[in-house]
Amino acid sequence: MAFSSESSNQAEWAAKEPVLRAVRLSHFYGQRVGCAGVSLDLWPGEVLGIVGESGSGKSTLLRCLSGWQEPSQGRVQIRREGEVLDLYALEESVRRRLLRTQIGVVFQRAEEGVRMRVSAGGNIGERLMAEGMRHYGRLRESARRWMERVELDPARLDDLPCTYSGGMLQRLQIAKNLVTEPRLLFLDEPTTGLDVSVQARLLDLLRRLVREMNLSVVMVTHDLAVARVLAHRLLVMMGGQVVEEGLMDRVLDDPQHPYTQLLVSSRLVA
Ligand SMILES: Nc1ncnc2c1ncn2[C@@H]1O[C@H](COP(=O)(O)OP(=O)(O)OP(=O)(O)O)[C@@H](O)[C@H]1O
Repeated sequence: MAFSSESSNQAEWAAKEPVLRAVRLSHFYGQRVGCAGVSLDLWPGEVLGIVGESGSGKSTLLRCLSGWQEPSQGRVQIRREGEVLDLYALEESVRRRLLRTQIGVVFQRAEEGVRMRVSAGGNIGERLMAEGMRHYGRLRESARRWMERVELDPARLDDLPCTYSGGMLQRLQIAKNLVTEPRLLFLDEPTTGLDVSVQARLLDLLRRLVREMNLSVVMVTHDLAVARVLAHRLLVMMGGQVVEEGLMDRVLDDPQHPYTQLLVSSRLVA
């Protein structure tokens, strides 16, 4: 299967300007394959869904793409203000700063993304402080505004996240990541384990924020129905590799790979 990025050169990219590009990305855990030879482009305002069964390499790929896991091979480039940055060639301190301000990651397990012993407002304010904001009143005001934006009660600004429900924690993670207005957001199974109605409302919120903020998003999920709500384009993974890629409607209407066919037919039966 031909993925656009391999054949593209730098000049072509400059003309089209994807926000994120991965080139032949592989990660190995000893002998075990996490992901292998994945190349992709992510375009401004696009939501790219990554689906596949458990162990197919979705989370490994997302961690490599988002700067959290240095890949064994390949490279990840992001575009920022007309400049192309090679994520893993950056100085560690620069990359960390980028992760704290311009790249958002929402994890399935909120404990990975939220500091449970810091108030909700403190969690939201952290990234603003990383950007240099020091004024207590302004930090609080921004946190309050973002609580409202993700439909959390601002009266709970000073509460510890451990008093929040699962759905509220995901909203808090979203606010915490988006407060610095990044262009790139990574979602790792953001609604898994939540009640169906909570899941639906969270997906609605994400869809609205993606549109309002023109976010470019990579979302990993094992659930095709979840991907369908948000994603414009789909990558299907199996055994660490991308086995199919295409626009959401095309993949659903005309799946090519046997695994995708199984995935689509089981979704229709469910
Ligand atoms: N920290 C790790 N150490 C060793 N092997 C790992 C580690 N993390 C993942 N793997 C292995 O890498 C492969 C891909 O795992 P990964 O978690 O990326 O898949 P996944 O599609 O996200 O699965 P799931 O949906 O269950 O999270 C699997 O074989 C897994 O066992």
